[in-house]
Amino acid sequence: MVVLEKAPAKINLSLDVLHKRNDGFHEVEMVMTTVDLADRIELTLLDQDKIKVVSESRFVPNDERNLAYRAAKLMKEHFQVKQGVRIFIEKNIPVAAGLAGGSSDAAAVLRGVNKLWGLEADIDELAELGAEIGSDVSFCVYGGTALAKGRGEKITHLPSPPPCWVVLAKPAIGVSTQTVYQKLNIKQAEHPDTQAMIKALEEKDFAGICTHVANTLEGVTTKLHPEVNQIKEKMSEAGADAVLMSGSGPTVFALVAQDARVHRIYNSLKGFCPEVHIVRMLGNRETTC
Ligand SMILES: C[C@@](CO)(OP(=O)(O)O)[C@H](O)COP(=O)(O)OP(=O)(O)OC[C@H]1O[C@@H](n2ccc(N)nc2=O)[C@H](O)[C@@H]1O
Ligand SMILES: Nc1ncnc2c1ncn2[C@@H]1O[C@H](COP(=O)(O)OP(=O)(O)O)[C@@H](O)[C@H]1O
Repeated sequence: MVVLEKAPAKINLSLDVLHKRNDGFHEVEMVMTTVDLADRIELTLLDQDKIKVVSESRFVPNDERNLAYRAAKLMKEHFQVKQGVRIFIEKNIPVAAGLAGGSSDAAAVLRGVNKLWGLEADIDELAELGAEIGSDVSFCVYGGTALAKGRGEKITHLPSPPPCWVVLAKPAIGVSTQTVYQKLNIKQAEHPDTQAMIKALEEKDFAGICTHVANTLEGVTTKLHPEVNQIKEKMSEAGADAVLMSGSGPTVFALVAQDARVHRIYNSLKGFCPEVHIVRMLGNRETTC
């Protein structure tokens, strides 16, 4: 038996960091949405009691360090499953990019082995389990558009943004999420108006969404990697309606309403940036799972 799952990337339309907690994590408020750049996960039933990860990407580990492996192991232990699984990952999402590629792979494995092993856990239970793997996994289990609170695992679903183009550009650098959080000075950083972003989504107000994109972590990463600001400037000059770094970076996204401008933005970055993608917002949960 084979189960196929799509694992889409996310972007953070807004990301606020409220305070550092006693457990070392930070309390956040993030408005997140999925885009149609996705890894493809193929799960094959194994009779032997083992988990095997296969990927042609040289950027992801193929052992227990892989978040997809950890998702299968968690499900196996939680539901005392005796069968195994072969996990093939077709990696299309840039790695360590602020796009939650690893978290989305893990979420796809949670959904997929639930079907493969006939476990019948509901989606909320999968999202709760996902939080044990990483802060972004619960959101990725659902996909769509949501407000994520706590350390990222408390999910409230939101209306999808109006359809638009998203240009993603990742410079040739990797960013450690842990380092970015460690270097953050919460008092001095920029803080988004999360409620205004939610209102703009509820009113399907594209201009309002563009006005309120903001990311508290952006200043930390741009200080470490000035390329991020250069990409933002290029996107703005080429006519983007809004530009922001996603998550802890270094990927920058542009929101663009007009078809004619999308290729202008793409062309302004191609050659400057090794990875540039033109994608659409997915927005709705039904289209991601
Ligand atoms: C910044 C965000 C925004 O969506 O995404 P990415 O840039 O990674 O995509 C997330 O908060 C990242 O989520 P995720 O990548 O799952 O983080 P985790 O593995 O749980 O944590 C990695 C490290 O980041 C720090 N961390 C993470 C989440 C949080 N709320 N507070 C933190 O301080 C901790 O130091 C932790 O050890
Ligand atoms: N399936 C996976 N896909 C991508 N990265 C993975 C995966 N499993 C583990 N990792 C590790 O997780 C780290 C973060 O990867 P990723 O989820 O792509 O980035 P981000 O957290 O910035 O969105 C990388 O250093 C990578 O080695």
